[in-house]
Amino acid sequence: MHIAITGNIGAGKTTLTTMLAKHYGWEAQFEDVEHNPYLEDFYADMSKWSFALQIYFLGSRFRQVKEIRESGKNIIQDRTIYEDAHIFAENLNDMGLLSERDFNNYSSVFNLMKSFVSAPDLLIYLKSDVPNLVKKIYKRGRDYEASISIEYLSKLNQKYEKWIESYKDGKLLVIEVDDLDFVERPEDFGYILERIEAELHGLF
Ligand SMILES: Nc1ncnc2c1ncn2[C@@H]1O[C@H](COP(=O)(O)OP(=O)(O)O)[C@@H](O)[C@H]1O
Ligand SMILES: Nc1ncnc2c1ncn2[C@H]1C[C@H](O)[C@@H](COP(=O)(O)O)O1
Repeated sequence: MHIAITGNIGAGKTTLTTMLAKHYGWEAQFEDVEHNPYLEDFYADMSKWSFALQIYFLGSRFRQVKEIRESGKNIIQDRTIYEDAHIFAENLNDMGLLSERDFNNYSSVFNLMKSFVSAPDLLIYLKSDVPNLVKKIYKRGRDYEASISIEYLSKLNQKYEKWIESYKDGKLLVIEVDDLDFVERPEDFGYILERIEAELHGLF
């Protein structure tokens, strides 16, 4: 079984992925953030580094896709390859931070890869408003993310809403997380487990 958690920066994907992997004994797949050679430079100068960062994330995410196909294990994945292309790359292009030429180049590679990508058995969207994202990014305290603007987060949120509305590739669960504290409140984590189990009825 393949479950993926999707959502904007700071929505709680990594935290929930870790908690679910522990709870169900699933294998977790995380984003390549700690050892990412471009992320810090990207936030310092988005226009200069956007293409390099997108190619890096695309390669790293495709490696995960390959592992998921080959492993046969129950896997929970922190963010999907779809988000790189349909949310981040598109948004950078819209904002004039990724040129038309680079975006077309990127998209043609993504479209080739897409045929090897299977949708997850369940996609869990952590829906959050921008003030909550800002609070959570601040709480996490990565220095280089201090430059993330409200405008950037809002545009990403709009892209997420549009993409989720049109998502028809598999089962989808939308969880509004603004009022949930699944770290400190066991009842909030319990609520998420109930929602997941209701969706996966029959697959468990
Ligand atoms: N619903 C939540 N309840 C409690 N803490 C949360 C919640 N969502 C996020 N956090 C906290 O906010 C910060 C960012 O969460 P993280 O899981 O890294 O988000 P993401 O992976 O989506 O960027 C972390 O410190 C995390 O513990
Ligand atoms: N494809 C991407 N383009 C730009 N930035 C990205 C992409 N994928 C992830 N990121 C950034 C956003 C955050 O700063 C870190 C980690 O993501 P998070 O949502 O906090 O788990 O990488």
